[in-house]
Amino acid sequence: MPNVNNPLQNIESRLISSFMFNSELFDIYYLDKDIFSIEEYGIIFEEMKNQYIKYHEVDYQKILQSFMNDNKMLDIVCSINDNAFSDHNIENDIKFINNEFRKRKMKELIYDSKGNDFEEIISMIEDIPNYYHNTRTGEILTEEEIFNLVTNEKSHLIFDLSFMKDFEISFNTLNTIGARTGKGKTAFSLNLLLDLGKKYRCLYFNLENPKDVIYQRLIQIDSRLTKNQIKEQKNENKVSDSIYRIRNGLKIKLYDSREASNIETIKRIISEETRNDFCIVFLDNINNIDTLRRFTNLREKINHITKQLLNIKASMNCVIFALAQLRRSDTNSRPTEKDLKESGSIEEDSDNVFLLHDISDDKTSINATYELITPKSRNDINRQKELIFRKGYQIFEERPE
Ligand SMILES: Nc1ncnc2c1ncn2[C@@H]1O[C@H](COP(=O)(O)OP(=O)(O)OP(=O)(O)O)[C@@H](O)[C@H]1O
Repeated sequence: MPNVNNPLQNIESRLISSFMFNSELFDIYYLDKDIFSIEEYGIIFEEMKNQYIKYHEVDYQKILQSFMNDNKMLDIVCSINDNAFSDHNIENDIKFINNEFRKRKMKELIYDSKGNDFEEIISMIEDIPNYYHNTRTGEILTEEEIFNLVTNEKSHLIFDLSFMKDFEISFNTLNTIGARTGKGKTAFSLNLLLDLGKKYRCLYFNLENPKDVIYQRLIQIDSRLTKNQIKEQKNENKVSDSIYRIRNGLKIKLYDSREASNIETIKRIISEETRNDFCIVFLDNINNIDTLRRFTNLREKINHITKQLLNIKASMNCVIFALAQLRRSDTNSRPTEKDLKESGSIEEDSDNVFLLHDISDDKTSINATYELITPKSRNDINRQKELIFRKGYQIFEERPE
């Protein structure tokens, strides 16, 4: 017998009663019986669905009759009836139940797949079906999405990250993020990805690391756990919550060099992905992108790639963040956009340039102080910001005053 004190079972019960007494809901929502945590609820829901398909209505008496020979089921049907007049938001209930279903499935997968590698688990998680959709609208829009549609608030990116809030990054712009080797370009862009991916569809091309390494770093940032802490059994719940948030709360697609290694393939993918929807594109990093055409030196190759990026930003519905290596230097001098010269014309052609400078330059420090320098910005915002790079967690934060 379901437990009325269990919040999930309570919500499941009231959802079934909503469908029982407003059977036209079957026209609006497609739900599978598997979504319910209690098998008997799934059986009752399936019976109601079959009745609706047959008679175009659900008759409570007929449902009772169909379980006449099973006292346990009859009791459960009666307990559902008790819930009929509670006041609630059906869409929120469905979303909640669906999320709980996916969480359960994910935990089962993680539990069953001990010993499998990370990427395999991620791809199995991707395959968990979404057993719910709104058949009228295709999906449920968030309040924010509806607001954006109505107000057409689309001219520049909206960040939640406090250190990015002042920058106006307009749509159809090319933005460069530069730093010296190993100074955190990838980490910084993953912080942006986790933030922007909540609102916008993001395509993340990484030419250096396989996808599982990138997923691991995203989980570190989201869960605030180090690489080693992630492996500890006591953190299993935190890790699976993070995986869940990343898989379900973010609209991101990752590509590694197996799927896209040259600019021509990258361009084709962006063209397909932006056909119906705006996308933010991260290229990590342009020094490693190949070209089908052969060039005699790196500078010419990067100039060619930059021209392709200008073509993409002008003709496709997107914002581009291109990561670029700064000139190697023995000193840790404060970088300027001139240090991007080795990356060809990217600095000239970018609308905004962000440079990361490790002020502390202490290789042993786990929390380094950084300066975020913007030598070039289209909206003439030339603000230096001090950041803290918490390397163990791969997190960038604004440095408190
Ligand atoms: N999973 C991780 N956990 C903790 N530290 C990491 C992790 N991955 C990389 N690092 C460290 O974080 C720092 C920043 O690395 P990151 O890859 O972001 O720099 P980058 O500028 O993108 O490097 P590159 O020039 O090689 O592309 C480096 O010191 C690196 O060794």
